[in-house]
Amino acid sequence: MIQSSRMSETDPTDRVRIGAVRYLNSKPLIEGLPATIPGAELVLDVPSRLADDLAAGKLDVALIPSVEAFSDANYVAVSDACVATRGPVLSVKLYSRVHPGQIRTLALDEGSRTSAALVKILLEERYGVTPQVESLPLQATTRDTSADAVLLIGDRAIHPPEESFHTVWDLGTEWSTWTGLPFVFAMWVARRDRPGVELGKPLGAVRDRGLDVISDIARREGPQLGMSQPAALEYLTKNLHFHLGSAERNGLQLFRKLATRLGLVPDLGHTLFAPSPSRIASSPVTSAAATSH
Ligand SMILES: C=C(O[C@@H]1C=C(C(=O)O)C=C[C@H]1O)C(=O)O
Repeated sequence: MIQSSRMSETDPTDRVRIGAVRYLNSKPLIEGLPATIPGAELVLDVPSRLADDLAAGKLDVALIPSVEAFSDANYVAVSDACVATRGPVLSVKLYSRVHPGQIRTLALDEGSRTSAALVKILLEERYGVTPQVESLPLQATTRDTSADAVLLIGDRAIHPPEESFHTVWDLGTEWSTWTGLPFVFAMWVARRDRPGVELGKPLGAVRDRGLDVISDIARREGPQLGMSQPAALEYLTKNLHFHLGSAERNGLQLFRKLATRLGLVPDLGHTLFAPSPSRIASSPVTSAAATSH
């Protein structure tokens, strides 16, 4: 298996090209992938670029921001492995210099798509606020922007900035207390008619193996991010979970409905989950089937 941080624009081989998020939150989903899917090329990147590379056909299957799965009628969720939370997520934070109802300008982490949509939904639905947005580059800090509020995701969002803020939101907490549902940040997506669509089972097996060795992952990865092994383990086992079940589908369904209503995603109405019981066991999620809250 070949691992690279960015893939070449034109890959002449026919290896299956798998893209995964490079943050700590996704390590359990790729641990042991080389042994389970030999011959695959694994590309690690930030979520927004994975979405763009899957859309451009540079990847066959990728762990993309969940909101991106709504944007192409050919996309299908291939596995019940995902990155989700039922409460505080720790690594998706809104740092606001003003009361949320007064946010006029919002800097969005360049690596994010899902959380960028989620924060817009929370501000619009709860405060009637539609801020002007700007992109916060990957290497930038909150001090590099004068925006009223700043969204950070991933490894760099785990440690609080040195600045103090009027309000700090953990977006996992905000979503779950507002809706009572889990939130799915990322999931494995492929095109219905492409080879990656067959990888659901192996990707689920990779996740199961990752969960078996999750304390080893925390020990190996935590210190590289300035986290103790217990802190990294708590993040991976208490803040996050990695199974997309019926409650997660309900959370996705509501997220899709809200994002569609705000015009953040097109109203394609495609079924995200293939009916195959070997992949995902219960009923499909479509925007037509979405229930209101
Ligand atoms: C929990 C997280 O979920 C991530 C957030 C994403 C987004 O906002 O688009 C996409 C993929 C996930 O890796 C995180 O990055 O901290």
